[in-house]
Amino acid sequence: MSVIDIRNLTKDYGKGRGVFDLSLHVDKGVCYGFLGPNGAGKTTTIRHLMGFSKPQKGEAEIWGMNCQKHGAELKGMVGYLPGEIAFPKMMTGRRFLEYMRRLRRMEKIFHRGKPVNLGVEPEDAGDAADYFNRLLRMFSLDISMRIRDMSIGEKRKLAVVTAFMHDPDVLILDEPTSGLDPVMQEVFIDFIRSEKKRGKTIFLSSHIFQEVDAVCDRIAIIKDGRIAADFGANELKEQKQWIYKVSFETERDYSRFIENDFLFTNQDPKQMSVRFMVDMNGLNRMLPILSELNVADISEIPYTLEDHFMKFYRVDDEALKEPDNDLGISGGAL
Ligand SMILES: Nc1ncnc2c1ncn2[C@@H]1O[C@H](COP(=O)(O)OP(=O)(O)OP(=O)(O)O)[C@@H](O)[C@H]1O
Repeated sequence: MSVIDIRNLTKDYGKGRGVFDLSLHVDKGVCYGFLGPNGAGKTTTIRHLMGFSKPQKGEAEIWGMNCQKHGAELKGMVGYLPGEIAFPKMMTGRRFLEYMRRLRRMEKIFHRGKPVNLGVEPEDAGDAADYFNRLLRMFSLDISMRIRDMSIGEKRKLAVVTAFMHDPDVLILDEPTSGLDPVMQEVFIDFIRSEKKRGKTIFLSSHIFQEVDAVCDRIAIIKDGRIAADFGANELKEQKQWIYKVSFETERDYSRFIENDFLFTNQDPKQMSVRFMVDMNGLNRMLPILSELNVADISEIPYTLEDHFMKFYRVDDEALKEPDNDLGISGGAL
């Protein structure tokens, strides 16, 4: 059963910016990764799902409800983690969460008709309060602090708790781990895994390969506002694709090899080495070429989500370049 449905969504901001004829669906219980670099259209898509933007064409639906028409209802039912959040700075974390609870008319966090004191664990607090207090403990969040005094990471953790506090069945998360330190990123990933086991449907935009790889069942690659690929995480493992790293004895051998039409992800003239991607055809082409050259070293590298992504984003794409990384990707992120 499809929980999230986007059909032919178009929002054209001009100069090729926006999203164009974008369609996708997310089945119940699936964690769907929406992967793309800065400016690809991730937030624009999410803003339509949250009913903040009106499409020029097409529609977005959650549980069959139009996200525009039923925006107010859906906002109370869905857990939304925005990429950026403007907090009321003078409030404490606790007051902000109370405010959000009222805004969502969150009955779940009430117990026996009385509101549960957020952040405190009364003996008979019930499941909803347990869940909420577990969130605070898990993310080591001190909600007695004023938001003004919180670090970037603490504000981000507050945003995470805000998205999850009402234990919603559907979560829309825009680059959820940005601003979290590596330990908290791990905590978050473990938490998403446990939420998946509880049957939640999760739409997660990201530019971090490891994060998407670790939790997503289905992955879409978004490029210039369009879906470039939409595949199951298992399908990726079954891809008949290989990555080779080859270094040559001489500059002449190196130069002769790079004249060939392979999908190079790195060319290093100093080291006289290359990294490239081949399918079965490419593999058959590669072997006789290499046999004519003086190869110093050859190794096969596992084909990853990052490599799959690079098939859709050219390696010479300026937007993806970083000087210190052979794929133009720093720390596994776009
Ligand atoms: N309100 C707007 N008016 C004009 N252009 C916009 C508007 N909102 C977004 N854009 C443009 O649309 C494109 C897609 O933006 P979007 O925020 O969806 O990208 P993104 O994939 O979320 O990027 P990031 O990873 O940087 O958050 C960008 O080029 C952006 O400048």
